[in-house]
Amino acid sequence: MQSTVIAPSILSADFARLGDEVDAVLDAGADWVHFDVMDNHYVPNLTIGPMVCEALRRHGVTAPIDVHLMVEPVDRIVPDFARAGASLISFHPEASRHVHRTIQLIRDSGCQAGLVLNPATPVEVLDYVLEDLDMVLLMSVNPGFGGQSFIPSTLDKLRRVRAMIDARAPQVRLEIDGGVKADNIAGIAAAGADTFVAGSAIFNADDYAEVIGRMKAAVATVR
Ligand SMILES: O=C(CO)[C@@H](O)[C@H](O)COP(=O)(O)O
Repeated sequence: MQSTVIAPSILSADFARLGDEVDAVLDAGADWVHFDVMDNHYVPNLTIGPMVCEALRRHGVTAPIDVHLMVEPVDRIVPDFARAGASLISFHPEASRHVHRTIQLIRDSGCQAGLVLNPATPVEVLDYVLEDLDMVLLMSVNPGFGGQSFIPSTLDKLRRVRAMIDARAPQVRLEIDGGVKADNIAGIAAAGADTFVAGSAIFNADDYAEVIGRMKAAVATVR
Protein backbone atom coordinates (compact mmCIF):
# COMPACT_ATOMS: atom_id res chain seq x y z
CA MET A 1 0.00 0.00 0.00
CA GLN A 2 1.24 3.48 -0.80
CA SER A 3 2.12 5.81 2.09
CA THR A 4 -0.34 8.53 3.06
CA VAL A 5 0.32 11.91 1.45
CA ILE A 6 -1.29 15.23 2.37
CA ALA A 7 -0.91 17.75 -0.45
CA PRO A 8 -2.19 21.26 0.32
CA SER A 9 -3.56 23.00 -2.76
CA ILE A 10 -1.90 26.40 -3.04
CA LEU A 11 -4.99 27.66 -4.86
CA SER A 12 -6.24 28.64 -1.39
CA ALA A 13 -2.92 30.14 -0.23
CA ASP A 14 -2.23 33.85 0.11
CA PHE A 15 -0.55 34.43 -3.28
CA ALA A 16 1.06 37.64 -2.03
CA ARG A 17 3.11 35.48 0.37
CA LEU A 18 3.29 32.24 -1.61
CA GLY A 19 6.82 31.13 -0.67
CA ASP A 20 6.13 31.67 3.03
CA GLU A 21 2.77 29.90 2.78
CA VAL A 22 4.37 26.85 1.15
CA ASP A 23 7.14 26.80 3.78
CA ALA A 24 4.48 27.02 6.49
CA VAL A 25 2.39 24.05 5.29
CA LEU A 26 5.50 21.91 4.77
CA ASP A 27 6.77 22.83 8.25
CA ALA A 28 3.28 21.91 9.51
CA GLY A 29 3.59 18.35 8.21
CA ALA A 30 2.39 18.47 4.60
CA ASP A 31 4.12 15.99 2.28
CA TRP A 32 3.66 17.52 -1.17
CA VAL A 33 2.67 20.85 -2.69
CA HIS A 34 -0.39 20.65 -4.98
CA PHE A 35 -0.06 23.20 -7.79
CA ASP A 36 -3.31 23.98 -9.68
CA VAL A 37 -2.83 25.33 -13.20
CA MET A 38 -5.98 26.84 -14.79
CA ASP A 39 -6.14 28.39 -18.24
CA ASN A 40 -9.55 30.13 -18.46
CA HIS A 41 -10.31 27.75 -21.34
CA TYR A 42 -10.44 24.17 -20.11
CA VAL A 43 -11.77 25.59 -16.82
CA PRO A 44 -13.33 29.02 -16.16
CA ASN A 45 -10.51 30.33 -13.99
CA LEU A 46 -6.93 31.53 -14.48
CA THR A 47 -4.08 30.82 -12.08
CA ILE A 48 -0.35 30.20 -12.25
CA GLY A 49 2.21 28.73 -14.63
CA PRO A 50 5.75 27.34 -14.83
CA MET A 51 7.39 30.60 -13.73
CA VAL A 52 5.72 30.31 -10.33
CA CYS A 53 6.75 26.65 -10.02
CA GLU A 54 10.32 27.62 -10.82
CA ALA A 55 10.14 30.47 -8.30
CA LEU A 56 9.10 28.02 -5.57
CA ARG A 57 12.10 25.82 -6.38
CA ARG A 58 14.37 28.88 -6.29
CA HIS A 59 12.80 29.83 -2.96
CA GLY A 60 14.10 26.51 -1.63
CA VAL A 61 11.11 24.17 -1.81
CA THR A 62 12.45 20.61 -2.06
CA ALA A 63 9.18 18.71 -1.45
CA PRO A 64 7.46 17.08 -4.44
CA ILE A 65 5.47 19.58 -6.50
CA ASP A 66 2.29 17.90 -7.75
CA VAL A 67 1.18 19.86 -10.83
CA HIS A 68 -2.47 19.51 -11.83
CA LEU A 69 -2.92 20.83 -15.35
CA MET A 70 -6.41 22.14 -16.06
CA VAL A 71 -5.29 23.38 -19.47
CA GLU A 72 -6.12 22.53 -23.07
CA PRO A 73 -4.12 21.62 -25.08
CA VAL A 74 -1.77 19.90 -22.64
CA ASP A 75 1.36 18.81 -24.47
CA ARG A 76 3.10 22.09 -25.19
CA ILE A 77 3.21 23.14 -21.51
CA VAL A 78 4.58 19.81 -20.21
CA PRO A 79 8.30 20.44 -20.97
CA ASP A 80 8.04 23.92 -19.41
CA PHE A 81 6.76 22.45 -16.14
CA ALA A 82 9.38 19.70 -16.19
CA ARG A 83 12.12 22.36 -16.56
CA ALA A 84 10.47 24.43 -13.81
CA GLY A 85 10.86 21.62 -11.27
CA ALA A 86 7.54 19.74 -11.33
CA SER A 87 7.71 16.26 -9.80
CA LEU A 88 4.37 14.91 -11.00
CA ILE A 89 2.26 16.25 -13.84
CA SER A 90 -1.40 15.26 -14.08
CA PHE A 91 -3.78 16.10 -16.91
CA HIS A 92 -7.38 15.55 -17.98
CA PRO A 93 -8.05 13.07 -20.81
CA GLU A 94 -10.64 15.47 -22.29
CA ALA A 95 -7.84 18.03 -22.77
CA SER A 96 -5.47 15.76 -24.70
CA ARG A 97 -6.11 14.42 -28.18
CA HIS A 98 -3.72 11.50 -27.59
CA VAL A 99 -3.79 10.45 -23.94
CA HIS A 100 -1.16 7.72 -24.21
CA ARG A 101 1.20 10.08 -26.03
CA THR A 102 0.82 12.75 -23.34
CA ILE A 103 1.62 10.22 -20.62
CA GLN A 104 4.81 9.25 -22.47
CA LEU A 105 5.70 12.91 -22.99
CA ILE A 106 5.43 13.57 -19.24
CA ARG A 107 7.57 10.56 -18.39
CA ASP A 108 10.13 11.34 -21.08
CA SER A 109 10.38 14.82 -19.54
CA GLY A 110 11.53 13.19 -16.29
CA CYS A 111 8.30 13.60 -14.31
CA GLN A 112 5.76 11.15 -12.96
CA ALA A 113 2.46 11.06 -14.82
CA GLY A 114 -1.09 11.30 -13.51
CA LEU A 115 -4.48 11.12 -15.21
CA VAL A 116 -7.35 13.16 -13.75
CA LEU A 117 -10.98 12.03 -13.87
CA ASN A 118 -13.67 14.66 -13.46
CA PRO A 119 -16.77 13.69 -11.46
CA ALA A 120 -18.60 12.63 -14.65
CA THR A 121 -15.63 11.04 -16.44
CA PRO A 122 -16.10 7.24 -16.60
CA VAL A 123 -13.41 5.07 -15.02
CA GLU A 124 -13.12 3.09 -18.27
CA VAL A 125 -10.74 5.77 -19.56
CA LEU A 126 -8.16 3.99 -17.37
CA ASP A 127 -8.62 0.61 -19.07
CA TYR A 128 -5.71 0.85 -21.50
CA VAL A 129 -3.37 3.23 -19.67
CA LEU A 130 -3.48 2.35 -15.96
CA GLU A 131 -0.16 0.50 -16.03
CA ASP A 132 1.51 3.49 -17.72
CA LEU A 133 0.55 5.88 -14.93
CA ASP A 134 2.11 6.83 -11.61
CA MET A 135 -1.11 8.30 -10.21
CA VAL A 136 -4.84 8.51 -10.81
CA LEU A 137 -6.43 11.73 -9.54
CA LEU A 138 -10.18 11.64 -8.92
CA MET A 139 -11.85 15.03 -8.79
CA SER A 140 -14.52 15.14 -6.11
CA VAL A 141 -15.66 18.59 -7.28
CA ASN A 142 -15.89 20.05 -10.76
CA PRO A 143 -12.50 21.58 -11.50
CA GLY A 144 -11.95 25.31 -11.50
CA PHE A 145 -12.42 26.58 -7.98
CA GLY A 146 -11.49 25.86 -4.39
CA GLY A 147 -13.97 25.75 -1.54
CA GLN A 148 -16.63 23.51 -3.15
CA SER A 149 -18.40 20.61 -1.45
CA PHE A 150 -17.28 16.99 -1.86
CA ILE A 151 -19.52 15.14 -4.36
CA PRO A 152 -20.64 11.95 -2.52
CA SER A 153 -20.77 9.69 -5.62
CA THR A 154 -16.96 9.98 -5.70
CA LEU A 155 -16.76 7.47 -2.84
CA ASP A 156 -18.12 4.71 -5.07
CA LYS A 157 -15.77 5.76 -7.84
CA LEU A 158 -12.83 5.62 -5.42
CA ARG A 159 -13.76 2.03 -4.50
CA ARG A 160 -13.92 1.06 -8.18
CA VAL A 161 -10.58 2.64 -9.04
CA ARG A 162 -8.97 1.21 -5.89
CA ALA A 163 -10.06 -2.27 -7.00
CA MET A 164 -8.60 -1.67 -10.49
CA ILE A 165 -5.29 -0.44 -9.04
CA ASP A 166 -5.00 -3.30 -6.54
CA ALA A 167 -5.68 -5.86 -9.25
CA ARG A 168 -3.52 -4.45 -12.01
CA ALA A 169 -1.06 -1.77 -10.88
CA PRO A 170 -0.58 -1.51 -7.09
CA GLN A 171 2.30 0.92 -7.53
CA VAL A 172 -0.13 3.59 -8.80
CA ARG A 173 -1.20 6.26 -6.31
CA LEU A 174 -4.87 7.21 -5.93
CA GLU A 175 -5.31 10.90 -5.23
CA ILE A 176 -8.51 12.70 -4.31
CA ASP A 177 -9.11 16.42 -4.81
CA GLY A 178 -12.02 18.64 -3.84
CA GLY A 179 -13.92 19.24 -0.63
CA VAL A 180 -11.52 17.16 1.48
CA LYS A 181 -11.78 18.15 5.17
CA ALA A 182 -10.59 16.75 8.49
CA ASP A 183 -14.12 15.51 9.19
CA ASN A 184 -14.65 13.55 5.92
CA ILE A 185 -11.10 12.37 5.17
CA ALA A 186 -11.42 9.06 7.06
CA GLY A 187 -14.34 7.95 4.86
CA ILE A 188 -12.41 9.01 1.77
CA ALA A 189 -9.38 7.01 2.91
CA ALA A 190 -11.57 3.99 3.68
CA ALA A 191 -12.88 4.15 0.11
CA GLY A 192 -9.33 3.81 -1.21
CA ALA A 193 -7.51 7.13 -1.51
CA ASP A 194 -3.89 7.33 -0.34
CA THR A 195 -3.07 10.88 -1.49
CA PHE A 196 -5.22 13.78 -0.29
CA VAL A 197 -5.39 17.28 -1.77
CA ALA A 198 -6.92 19.89 0.52
CA GLY A 199 -6.99 23.62 -0.18
CA SER A 200 -9.47 25.64 1.83
CA ALA A 201 -9.50 23.16 4.74
CA ILE A 202 -5.81 23.84 5.35
CA PHE A 203 -5.15 27.38 4.19
CA ASN A 204 -8.32 28.80 5.80
CA ALA A 205 -7.34 27.27 9.15
CA ASP A 206 -5.58 29.36 11.80
CA ASP A 207 -3.23 26.51 12.70
CA TYR A 208 -1.93 24.52 9.70
CA ALA A 209 -0.17 21.92 11.87
CA GLU A 210 -3.32 21.25 13.88
CA VAL A 211 -5.51 20.59 10.83
CA ILE A 212 -2.87 18.53 8.97
CA GLY A 213 -2.28 16.54 12.17
CA ARG A 214 -6.01 15.89 12.51
CA MET A 215 -6.19 14.78 8.86
CA LYS A 216 -3.29 12.36 9.26
CA ALA A 217 -4.71 10.97 12.51
CA ALA A 218 -8.12 10.44 10.88
CA VAL A 219 -6.56 8.64 7.90
CA ALA A 220 -4.48 6.46 10.25
CA THR A 221 -7.68 5.14 11.84
CA VAL A 222 -8.60 3.39 8.56
CA ARG A 223 -5.29 2.65 6.76
O1 LIG B 1 -8.18 21.50 -8.45
C1 LIG B 1 -8.91 21.99 -7.63
C2 LIG B 1 -10.10 22.74 -8.04
O2 LIG B 1 -10.16 22.71 -9.42
C3 LIG B 1 -8.62 21.75 -6.19
O3 LIG B 1 -7.27 21.45 -5.96
C4 LIG B 1 -9.12 22.74 -5.21
O4 LIG B 1 -8.21 23.78 -5.05
C5 LIG B 1 -9.32 22.06 -3.89
O5 LIG B 1 -9.80 23.00 -2.99
P1 LIG B 1 -10.69 22.61 -1.76
O6 LIG B 1 -11.95 21.96 -2.30
O7 LIG B 1 -9.88 21.65 -0.93
O8 LIG B 1 -10.95 23.90 -1.09
